[in-house]
Amino acid sequence: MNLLVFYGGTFDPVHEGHLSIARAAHVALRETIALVPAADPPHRPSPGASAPQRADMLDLAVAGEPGLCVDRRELARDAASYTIDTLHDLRLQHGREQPIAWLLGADSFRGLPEWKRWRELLDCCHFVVADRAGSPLDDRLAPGLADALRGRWTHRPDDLKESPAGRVLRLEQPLHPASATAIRRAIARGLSWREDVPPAVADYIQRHRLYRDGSTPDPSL
Ligand SMILES: Nc1ncnc2c1ncn2[C@@H]1O[C@H](COP(=O)(O)OP(=O)(O)OP(=O)(O)O)[C@@H](O)[C@H]1O
Ligand SMILES: O=C(O)c1ccc[n+]([C@@H]2O[C@H](COP(=O)([O-])O)[C@@H](O)[C@H]2O)c1
Repeated sequence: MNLLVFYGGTFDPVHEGHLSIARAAHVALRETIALVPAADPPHRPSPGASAPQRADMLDLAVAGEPGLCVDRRELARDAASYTIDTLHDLRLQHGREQPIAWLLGADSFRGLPEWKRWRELLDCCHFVVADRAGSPLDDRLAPGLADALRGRWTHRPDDLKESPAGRVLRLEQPLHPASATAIRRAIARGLSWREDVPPAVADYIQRHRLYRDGSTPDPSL
């Protein structure tokens, strides 16, 4: 069966690190990767760009990338963007038997026990975990997480197509150091940052004067 793959993030802004793991997942899984911008991301301060602006930047970033697309479903919900709610929405749309995977970086994955109803999430989708510098997956996972993951790890992408949910695939792609915090900080300080985002996204950031002073966005934009 085919596998639906969703990659959630704040994408404030989308950068080359995001794109490199989305491309690596597209190649490893041979599926389209849908990038899902969080409207109101839980567990972090308000983003520097509005949700529609972050989604627009994603549209620019995936243009000309055959294996990537943007899914705006979290922008349509008038509530915090909890992943469990998004997955329930996806299950309503695609049914209980459809293999579904959630792609995320190792730093997010290590924090999974802080997510809403995280144990339920492990049986609601597969996880594809991308290596990220500074976030080891081999050791020192929270004990509850390490226990919950026993028997779920796989290195075989096809395992994710053989059941609707429950496996965890480690994506061992080349590490990319980009971080949205570093990009926002560089813009605010007048340092160089354009090389870490696609040119069309860099132009958008400049045209909309984003991230210059750390102010919160106009929610109507
Ligand atoms: N360079 C990277 N390598 C691997 N994973 C990444 C990288 N950058 C982001 N991710 C992952 O992408 C997802 C979305 O990340 P997010 O939008 O928060 O970007 P970020 O660069 O971590 O942003 P911020 O610095 O604002 O926290 C997360 O699961 C995160 O772990
Ligand atoms: O559901 C949760 O409780 C939850 C907690 C933290 C993060 N998430 C999701 O994880 C993805 C990455 O989040 P972030 O903050 O690293 O951009 C994004 O889709 C978030 O909505 C989800």
